[in-house]
Amino acid sequence: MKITIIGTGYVGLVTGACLAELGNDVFCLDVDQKKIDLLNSGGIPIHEPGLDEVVARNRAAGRLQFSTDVAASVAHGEVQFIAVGTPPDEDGSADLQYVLAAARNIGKHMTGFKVVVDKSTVPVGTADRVGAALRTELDARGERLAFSVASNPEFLKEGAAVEDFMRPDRIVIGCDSTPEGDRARELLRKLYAPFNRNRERTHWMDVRSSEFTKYAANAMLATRISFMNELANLADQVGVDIEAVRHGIGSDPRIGHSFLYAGAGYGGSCFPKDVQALERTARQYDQDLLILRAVEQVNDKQKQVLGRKVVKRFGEDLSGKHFAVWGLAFKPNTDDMREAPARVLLKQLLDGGASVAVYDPVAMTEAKRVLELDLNAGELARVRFADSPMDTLTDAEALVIVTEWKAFRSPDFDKIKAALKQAVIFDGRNLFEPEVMAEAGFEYHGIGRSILTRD
Ligand SMILES: NC(=O)c1ccc[n+]([C@@H]2O[C@H](COP(=O)([O-])OP(=O)(O)OC[C@H]3O[C@@H](n4cnc5c(N)ncnc54)[C@H](O)[C@@H]3O)[C@@H](O)[C@H]2O)c1
Ligand SMILES: O=c1ccn([C@@H]2O[C@H](COP(=O)(O)OP(=O)(O)O[C@H]3O[C@H](CO)[C@@H](O)[C@H](O)[C@H]3O)[C@@H](O)[C@H]2O)c(=O)[nH]1
Repeated sequence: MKITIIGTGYVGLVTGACLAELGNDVFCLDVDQKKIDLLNSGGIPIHEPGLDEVVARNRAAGRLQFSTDVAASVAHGEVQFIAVGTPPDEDGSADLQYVLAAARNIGKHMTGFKVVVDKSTVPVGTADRVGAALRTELDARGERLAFSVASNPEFLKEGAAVEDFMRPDRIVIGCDSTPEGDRARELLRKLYAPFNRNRERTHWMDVRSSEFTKYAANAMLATRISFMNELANLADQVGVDIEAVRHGIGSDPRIGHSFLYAGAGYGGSCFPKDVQALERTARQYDQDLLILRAVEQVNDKQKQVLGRKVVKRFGEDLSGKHFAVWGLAFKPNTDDMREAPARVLLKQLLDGGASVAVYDPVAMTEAKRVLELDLNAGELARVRFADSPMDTLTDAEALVIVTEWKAFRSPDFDKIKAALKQAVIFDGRNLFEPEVMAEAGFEYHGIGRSILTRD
């Protein structure tokens, strides 16, 4: 099938590459000439395991092309996926300017029936706005061409995007009940048929319910994390191990084990913005989503917990003190620094007067870029970008771990102890066992794990 993907970011590139892998003829459009040039020269703008091979294979097979040519992109696909960004507006609502610009481009150039699929995360009612924007352009051209706007939110996780796309838990598709909507449903049924071979994974619904499902999923996951983080902070005070509690409750199938890890708070491009956007939608209807408001507040506080533990241990005035920081990306297997808890931690340490040496297996370049925005020159001068995890440790009072990269899970503790000024570890992702760390001679501060050393 001929497919166009508008927006070649995380979602657009993964969707385009994976649909090409299934044999479709995919045209990826972006307004960012640099990104398109990079892709056309064989580069990949993001770090995503396995993506480079899928892109290379399908480019070579002629099934995947990248371009900034809007007219050609509209001409190419009967199905046009919109996968552009929907960043938070000043008031927290989703900024739809890129989605609507994409819709207008389709309306300006289409010459026959199109199925427009909103893959971006968009608030309830967006499909109507996309349809209206497209219709306005058609009217301006005096055209009465048929089209349908469907919703097909994306549930992939960064760092596992290709795997998630190729083996989805579920596919959610919302189509309307007009004849055009029926046509859209048939095309999308065909397109997604390979994913439904062993069992039906597609949940068919109306457009608005589909749009809402995406927010409900992210809000539920963010709620679980904030819930556990809040309990972990209490666990720290009452001498309880939150990891034991996680196992204890997770084995109840009604609760399940996933997304119950206490830590340094959730980050990324999705949970923070989507929780906010859902709250914003509710406020437009005079509803206050109390739970989600608390989820957000708890998370903002949680991002400061690691820094607070450091201050509690080493004092408010950290000047002259040096710390080693492992992990900068908002989670492992990505170089994404959006809303990363490490940014809050670094600001806290530097505000206190400390200097830091930081290391991340893949996010160093991206970290340099965002820290130049976050920090002033004086603060930036106190950050050293190290070459390896071990290279961060010299003269450090303590090691602070923010991201649970696999490479950090089995370090040489003797070497760490020898390099650090004091054998102190603050573990924002609960990578290690407090008893094992105590035996190894470390003062260990996890999140909600103060059974041995009460914080
Ligand atoms: N990143 C994720 O893990 C993820 C997962 C599921 C859903 N989503 C949602 O998917 C959407 C896209 O997110 P992303 O992370 O891929 O964003 P991104 O910022 O990585 O990519 C968006 C791309 O769209 C391009 N663009 C903007 N306007 C355009 C236009 N008019 N025409 C063509 N290209 C245009 C930008 O240049 C950029 O390359 C968002 O709504 C997001 O919430 C993201
Ligand atoms: O038990 C957990 C699980 C995750 N996190 C944190 O939560 C954040 C988000 O993690 P994750 O959900 O794995 O990453 P994303 O790539 O942001 O993916 C989420 O957001 C995407 C965009 O909407 C959705 O498509 C995915 O389904 C949804 O998981 C990260 O900071 C994690 O460290 C925790 O603190 N504890």
